[in-house]
Amino acid sequence: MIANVIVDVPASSINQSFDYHIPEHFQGVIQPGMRVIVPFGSRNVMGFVTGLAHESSHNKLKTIAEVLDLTPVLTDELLELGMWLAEDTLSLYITAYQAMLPQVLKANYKKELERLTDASLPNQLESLFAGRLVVPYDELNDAGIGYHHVQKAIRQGDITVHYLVKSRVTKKRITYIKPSRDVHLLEEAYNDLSNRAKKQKELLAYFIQQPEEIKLNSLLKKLGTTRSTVNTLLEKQLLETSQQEIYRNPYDNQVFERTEALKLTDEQEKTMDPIKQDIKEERHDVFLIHGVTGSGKTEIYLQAIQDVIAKGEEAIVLVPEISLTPQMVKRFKGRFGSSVAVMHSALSNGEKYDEWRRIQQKDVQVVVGARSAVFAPFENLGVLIIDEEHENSYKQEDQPRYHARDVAIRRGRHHQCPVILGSATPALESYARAQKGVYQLATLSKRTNNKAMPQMELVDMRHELHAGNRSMFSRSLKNKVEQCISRGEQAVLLLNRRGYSTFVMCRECGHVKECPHCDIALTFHKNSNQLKCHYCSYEEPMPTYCPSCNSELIRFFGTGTQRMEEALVQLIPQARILRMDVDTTRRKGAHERLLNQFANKEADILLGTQMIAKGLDFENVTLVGVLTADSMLHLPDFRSAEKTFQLLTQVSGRAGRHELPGEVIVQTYTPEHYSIELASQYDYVRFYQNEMRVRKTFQYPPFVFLALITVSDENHAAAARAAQQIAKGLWQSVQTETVVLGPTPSPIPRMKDRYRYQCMIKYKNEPNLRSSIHRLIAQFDDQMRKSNLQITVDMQPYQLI
Ligand SMILES: Nc1ncnc2c1ncn2[C@@H]1O[C@H](COP(=O)(O)OP(=O)(O)OP(=O)(O)O)[C@@H](O)[C@H]1O
Ligand SMILES: [Zn+2]
Ligand SMILES: [Zn+2]
Repeated sequence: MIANVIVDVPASSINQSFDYHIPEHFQGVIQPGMRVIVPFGSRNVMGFVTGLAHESSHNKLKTIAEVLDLTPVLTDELLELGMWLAEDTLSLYITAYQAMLPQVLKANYKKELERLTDASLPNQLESLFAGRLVVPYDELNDAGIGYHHVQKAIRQGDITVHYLVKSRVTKKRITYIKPSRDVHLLEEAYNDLSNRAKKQKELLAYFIQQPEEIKLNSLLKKLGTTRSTVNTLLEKQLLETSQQEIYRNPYDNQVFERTEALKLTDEQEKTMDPIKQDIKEERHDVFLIHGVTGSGKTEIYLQAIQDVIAKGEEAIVLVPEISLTPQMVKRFKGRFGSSVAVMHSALSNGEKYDEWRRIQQKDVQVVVGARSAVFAPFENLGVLIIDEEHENSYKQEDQPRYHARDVAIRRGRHHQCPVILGSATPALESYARAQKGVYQLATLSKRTNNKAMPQMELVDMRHELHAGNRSMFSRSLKNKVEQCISRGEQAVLLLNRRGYSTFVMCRECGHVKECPHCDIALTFHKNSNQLKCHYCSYEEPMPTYCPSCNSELIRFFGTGTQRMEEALVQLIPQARILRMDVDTTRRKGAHERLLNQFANKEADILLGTQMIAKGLDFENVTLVGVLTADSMLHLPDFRSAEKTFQLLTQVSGRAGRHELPGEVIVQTYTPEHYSIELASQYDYVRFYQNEMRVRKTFQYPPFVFLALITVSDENHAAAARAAQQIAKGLWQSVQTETVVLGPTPSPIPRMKDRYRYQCMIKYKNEPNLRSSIHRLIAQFDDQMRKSNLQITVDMQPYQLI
């Protein structure tokens, strides 16, 4: 027998399946979807078996060396889906397959066999276990036992295979150091130390400045100090250590209160009926539920899933990573209990693998997860659901650059089951498809509690400036926050961070501190007094003098969340504030902890970036403030108006969801912009019409398709030359009404020391575009292997920088 194998050699010249001979002892064992080890060139590599055949057109085939799985990790459907995914996104087959599987299956982890039964096993297996419950997998290879015996025992549930990754990853702990005394005692100790104890003094000085806890490793790196210096101060009991587990499974030992299906409102009922019908009749449609925030979309998802489970089928629910909050998880676990697997990035590799196994072994019927959960290896899907379908996080910004919506629809068609897209602000592309009848549109116009949407007040910040108010808070917002707090209620304040980082500039000469590796200003982080690059993680201390003119007048500018917090403390000193941004949520579990504190009313104000805009549901929040609604409008991104509208609608949905009425204050410099004005009127349909006109005029999606080719190289001339050549090739191969823009330098022309150029293609009908691009890029294969030239293609670009 012959196996067709896609090998793990990431090169486009190798992007095809190769035939291998299946040796005797693997005959009947190897099936499509299993991973194998095969000789390739002079080494052994991993590969996926994609098919079996009786003969090959090649002779002198090499032989499969090893089998990594005894049960296929990819189903036939997923094998086919991966082929399509690779071709659609112009990625390699191997990259597509690996994107569908948990990380653990990419590496070669040690395995072991565990016995699950007391009943006797076939003789060979009995002698392998030899009275033990667990044996290393290697012993199986050495013992020369027929693999089909093992496979059979696995199928019968008598034994199982473990990957030894779990204990190592989940139990990982990190050491933190913090002062164990008050700052003034540290200062005393500092003064008592002799000048020869320079290292100890440095370390103390650091904690006098920043008495917060810090990772031991970061501390050592930052101060260039040694473990023994730290130990000395630990012995003197000036510092102390603590151990923190990087991750604890938040759902462990947690009991979820069971919930029952609610009686649907008329609107919900009308939306639900055709979905139920599809589920019953095994028909595929794509439903777009356009429902205002709080209109009960989630209840519809839950009841659709209920029908699916009752039929013995399975459901996939995608939610944006950021709204995979305990609140969301609770709703699904509350309804379906242990039949739910949860997949999100905070899980360790071992835990992700465990959840994936529960799906593969049919222990669960429902998966709730972020983007990659769309590849869950279910075989009887009854529904696929995408909540907040407009979210950009459904697009993967790395090879394979796929959109989860496309994958979900393809799987829905394969399984002949409905796909439900839900949003209060559908993506323009989706709504346009619904208008054309490609998707079935359902509208939920009312909140289930029949409460009105909160009043949205626009504050023109130009008037504030004229009235002499230079602070980032308008008088109106300040008053409303004060009133809200004095009533014992809570407020959420949002800083639209993009375009608003704190950069450092010299007031004397205007010099801006930039990253030495990227053409982008460094961002000031007050806690650590460091300047950081958000693209490459470069860090340096905040300078005291301008590196260009030596002036002392070098200062940070802009209003990040830290500055917003400081300003707020000055303005409303009595307020208790929680700040949520990338800095305060970096540590695992921090996100949940902050939200819990806010829910427990340990703070009056939650302030933060976009991440607070979504999915949160707090009874006591009656005021939402948006600091600068227009900060996104001026970015070089044709979706900026859409994003602004979405953001304003999402945040306003956070206020007054329960008994108390809510209010929204939106500060802006352009209140007349249609995205802001129509958001304040909750008028999605008019926004849609207006924005469609704009897109038509300037020829952007959904009126055309885009493709983005980015070329980068450490050598500036090489990057420019390759981009030029690609643009020229494109012009020659596309049809006359297709537009090729570029090559132009990318909006960030240099990143991580690489110069970047781009070509954008705008097209309506270009059936051969993928193969043309493929051919063009193939010309650079050699160069890419030999130099550091990189070319990436995005057939559905969202990040235009
Ligand atoms: N038929 C119903 N009867 C009574 N209450 C309902 C009904 N459907 C939903 N609810 C309740 O209304 C509230 C809002 O519903 P849900 O969270 O499902 O709306 P949503 O559209 O998903 O909101 P968002 O887009 O803001 O996440 C929830 O507290 C939910 O329990
Ligand atoms: Zn950088
Ligand atoms: Zn200067």
